Amino acid sequence: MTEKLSDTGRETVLAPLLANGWEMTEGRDAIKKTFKFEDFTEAFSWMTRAAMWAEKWDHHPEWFNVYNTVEVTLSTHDVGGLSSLDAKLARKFDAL
Ligand SMILES: C[C@H](O)[C@H](O)[C@H]1CNC2=NC(N)=NC(=O)C2=N1
Repeated sequence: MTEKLSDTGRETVLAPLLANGWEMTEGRDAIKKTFKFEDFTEAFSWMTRAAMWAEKWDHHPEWFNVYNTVEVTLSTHDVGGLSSLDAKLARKFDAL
């Protein structure tokens, strides 16, 4: 069962992500990051790989793409805020 991240969970799990370009979203319990690529093909290829992981883990990003830029927001809709699944997906997105 997915749960909202606790205060200690936030410190341990979110800190490395916040040090790696992720930011807290204003007015909402979510994290966001803008990924930049060489061109649209690179951006969309990354999105395709990211989508496969999202589907595999049944945890999906909110994202917006224009040309070589992908703005990603992660939050767990089922719990109305951040859970460990968001951190897991964020780490995967950074690694892809
Ligand atoms: C029914 C299905 O498992 C749920 O709706 C999943 C799908 N993907 C999801 N993605 C995200 N980001 N949050 C969720 O709560 C969520 N729930």
